[in-house]
Amino acid sequence: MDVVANTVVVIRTISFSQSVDSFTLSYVGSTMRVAIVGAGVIGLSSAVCIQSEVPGAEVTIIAELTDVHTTSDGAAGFFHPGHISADNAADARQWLKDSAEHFWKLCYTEDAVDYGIFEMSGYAFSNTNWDVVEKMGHETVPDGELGVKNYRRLTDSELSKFSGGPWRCGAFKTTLITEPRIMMVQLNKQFLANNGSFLRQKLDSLADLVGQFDVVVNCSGLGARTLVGDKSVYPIRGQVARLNAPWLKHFYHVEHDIYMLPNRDAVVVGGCRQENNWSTELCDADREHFLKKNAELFPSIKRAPIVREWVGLRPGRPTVRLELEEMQFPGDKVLPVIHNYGHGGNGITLSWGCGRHVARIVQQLEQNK
Ligand SMILES: Cc1cc2nc3c(=O)[nH]c(=O)nc-3n(C[C@H](O)[C@H](O)[C@H](O)COP(=O)(O)OP(=O)(O)OC[C@H]3O[C@@H](n4cnc5c(N)ncnc54)[C@H](O)[C@@H]3O)c2cc1C
Repeated sequence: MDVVANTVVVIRTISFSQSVDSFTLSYVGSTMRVAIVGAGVIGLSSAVCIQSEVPGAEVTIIAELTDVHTTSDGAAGFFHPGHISADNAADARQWLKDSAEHFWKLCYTEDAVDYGIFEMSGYAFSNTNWDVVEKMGHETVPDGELGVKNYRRLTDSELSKFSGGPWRCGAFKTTLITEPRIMMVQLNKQFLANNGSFLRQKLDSLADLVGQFDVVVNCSGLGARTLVGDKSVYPIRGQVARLNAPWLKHFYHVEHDIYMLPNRDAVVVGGCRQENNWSTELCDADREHFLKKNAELFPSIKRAPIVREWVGLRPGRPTVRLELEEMQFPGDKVLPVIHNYGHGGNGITLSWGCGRHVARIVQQLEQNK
């Protein structure tokens, strides 16, 4: 990890699978003051998980952008773990399991409506090979752990009936949509109801928080590139169009980021995955490409009007960073920072599992006091 602005020294870093027993935390009074940097789905989930598992903590979210201005807000919310690096595969598997357990449980409660969670069945296709299809949210961890249901390969005869092909491989399955635009409103409400507070502010450095907070949780997404100088964080540009196509009742997901994912009020049609592209402008050529590709597969979407368009930059990183780091600032001031960023195209999917792990670290730090 880079040293930031020559003034910060990283004393030690503890990855999640290691114990945090050796960390002692000291703070004045009986209340642990926790700052969460970032109000995307990762920051909000971490905040609510901490409030639930460390009830005495006083939690403040500090963020430059909130609500509809975050990347999280525009995502489709497909419960779809893809591109999970093997480097922290054990941790990632646990995050996925915890997220799956939480979301599936919520899905069958009355509150599912408030969280924008619902079951969704549909198709995954590939023209390459079975590996591609099976990695499309299914085989990364066994489907039993992810709660994926009804998974079966489509026969050649079934495949031949879908247009846009010929398709070499395809599968049918049932998974979840966790629609972030709805879920984040609910997480916000939950956070405020638990006495959380918000501070709208852009931080130039975590040093600004020294002395004001006992623990910082860094959920700054792509912002981590400048905030903590992590140059392995990079943008992965995505563009989507939301279509009014209430007749489309299944998801369709094709390799190379072509998809149609029904949300509550619109179908999210995408997309693209452009690494190191910082542009947040809509691109006509991208739209034309993904609408054409999707219409080949499901021609009636040609009749569906576009109700909204959006570009988002996924916070790419070779692996998600979820670890505790002890940072030292001038004046021998030490700040424990739990990093939770770099979720790429899986942030909604991983949000709750990562939030729970952050909360467990905070809980351990409190116990070590
Ligand atoms: C087109 C598209 C479709 C997607 N679809 C899915 C999907 O179906 N399923 C899925 O799981 N994922 C999906 N994703 C990925 C998902 O959107 C991201 O992984 C997720 O939103 C990352 O959340 P985050 O909270 O880390 O980042 P963000 O939502 O970007 O939030 C970052 C927060 O940090 C704050 N911040 C940053 N720097 C600073 C600073 N210096 N000071 C103060 N505040 C700061 C920001 O203001 C913001 O509040 C999609 C992404 C795109 C672009």
